[in-house]
Amino acid sequence: MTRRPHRPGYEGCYACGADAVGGLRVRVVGDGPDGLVANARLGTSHQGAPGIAHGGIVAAVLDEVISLTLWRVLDRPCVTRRLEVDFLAPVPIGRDVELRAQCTETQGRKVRARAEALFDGQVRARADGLFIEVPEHHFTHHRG
Ligand SMILES: CC(C)(COP(=O)(O)OP(=O)(O)OC[C@H]1O[C@@H](n2cnc3c(N)ncnc32)[C@H](O)[C@@H]1OP(=O)(O)O)[C@@H](O)C(=O)NCCC(=O)NCCSC(=O)Cc1ccccc1
Repeated sequence: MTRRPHRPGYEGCYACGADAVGGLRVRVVGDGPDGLVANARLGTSHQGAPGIAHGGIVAAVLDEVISLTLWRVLDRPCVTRRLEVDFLAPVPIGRDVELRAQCTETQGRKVRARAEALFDGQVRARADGLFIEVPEHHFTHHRG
């Protein structure tokens, strides 16, 4: 079967792929009618300060769990156009961080979604995203 490029399964993906050196290894652990639950365990190469994940990395895991959710809920190829992140408290490295995402609205090609990163039951960061549906060739015509 031909792999559809917007779907999870690209092992080179920095956020979810098994082959990405130093990657974030976001993995889905549960799903519901309109969202997903995932985990990530960040490491020393993801720090911004001792023991604390860099904010850009936190944004990346939130972006990824939304992307995985849109695949699961909509099965439409969508990419991130805008991502707004609130960093509420530090996200530690070396421990599992829980990620939750939901698709909140679809309007034509525009899809809105939100995600949270939780540790010790506390929301440490949250994101609101605008994603845009694209044709499948979006994922193939930029190959170097
Ligand atoms: C394709 C597109 C996203 C959109 O371009 P076009 O097709 O030319 O579309 P256009 O610019 O016309 O906008 C469409 C509609 O949206 C509206 N609107 C726009 N902005 C705003 C706003 N701020 N606020 C509100 N609305 C806004 C705009 O008015 C329009 O509305 P209308 O329809 O008139 O009512 C292009 O900008 C692009 O390629 N960006 C790079 C994407 C990229 O690389 N992302 C990162 C990698 S992906 C990733 O990491 C996750 C992932 C991983 C693995 C697998 C999958 C996912």
